[in-house]
Amino acid sequence: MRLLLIHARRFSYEVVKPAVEEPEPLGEAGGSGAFENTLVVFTSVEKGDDESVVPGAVSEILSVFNQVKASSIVVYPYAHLSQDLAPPFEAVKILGRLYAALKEAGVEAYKAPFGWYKAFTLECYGHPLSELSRSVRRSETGAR
Ligand SMILES: Nc1ncnc2c1ncn2[C@@H]1O[C@H](CO)[C@@H](NC(=O)[C@@H](N)CO)[C@H]1O
Repeated sequence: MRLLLIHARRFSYEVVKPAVEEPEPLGEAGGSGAFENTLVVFTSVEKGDDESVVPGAVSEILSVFNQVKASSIVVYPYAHLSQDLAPPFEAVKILGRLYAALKEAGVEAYKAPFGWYKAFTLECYGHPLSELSRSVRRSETGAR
């Protein structure tokens, strides 16, 4: 799993059109979102990733979230951080688990809809910790 973490003064997105056969239903967010002082986590799920990547990803994300003192997290499905992507049916499951685990950790978390081309506006704070990337590997034992 590849993560690009951007601490944003402002971040907003809006769906444009479906990018896969069965894009995630838009739900109550209605295909758009706008956030301030948020940690945007652009996330690519890679081939071979399983749910055992989730605890490591949560730990990395919360560490940055607490250091930059963001007020929320946006999990943003993003198919552009790896040449070795997991297929959509696997990726959407793991992204859902990541989002659920962040909410279970008690932080204000949101998720952009999976499987859509989206327009977004991003205003990065530009401080030393405002642009970070992480790579998380599944655990060999598959332990959660
Ligand atoms: N392995 C994967 N990891 C993360 N996201 C993935 C994925 N496979 C498919 N997606 C989702 O489907 C859209 C088209 O690839 C993706 N859309 C995007 O990446 C938009 N930023 C537009 O490019 C994404 O929502």
